[in-house]
Amino acid sequence: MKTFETLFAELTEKALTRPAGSGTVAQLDAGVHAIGKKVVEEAAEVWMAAEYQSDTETAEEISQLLYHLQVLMVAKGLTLEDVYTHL
Ligand SMILES: N=c1c2ncn([C@@H]3O[C@H](COP(=O)(O)OP(=O)(O)OP(=O)(O)O)[C@@H](O)[C@H]3O)c2ncn1[C@@H]1O[C@H](COP(=O)(O)O)[C@@H](O)[C@H]1O
Repeated sequence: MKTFETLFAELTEKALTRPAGSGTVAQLDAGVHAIGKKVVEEAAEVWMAAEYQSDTETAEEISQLLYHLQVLMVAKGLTLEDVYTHL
């Protein structure tokens, strides 16, 4: 099963190799402003799912929020350690 760490390694690799068809590469090319909007959108979807949808749907929205947060981290050049140090 994919974990936060393995997904981050995958996204970091995608940013370096820039494979055709990668949504992550497209997001990175769109820039921090666009990625930030996705983070806010996904956060709102997590909130709505938690209040009105199933646990499965909420978990799926949370996974999408985590993905977009990771894309933002890659865009900013932040490492897992940069974040973990504040946990
Ligand atoms: N985990 C994810 C992931 N979670 C969410 N998303 C993206 O986030 C979007 C969120 O969907 P929404 O429900 O908000 O739908 P939407 O608003 O219609 O989406 P958009 O039109 O804004 O793209 C999805 O369409 C995906 O584009 C993800 N995209 C990729 N991954 C994983 O990231 C890795 C790299 O992916 P690629 O860069 O695409 O190869 C792979 O392991 C993927 O499984």
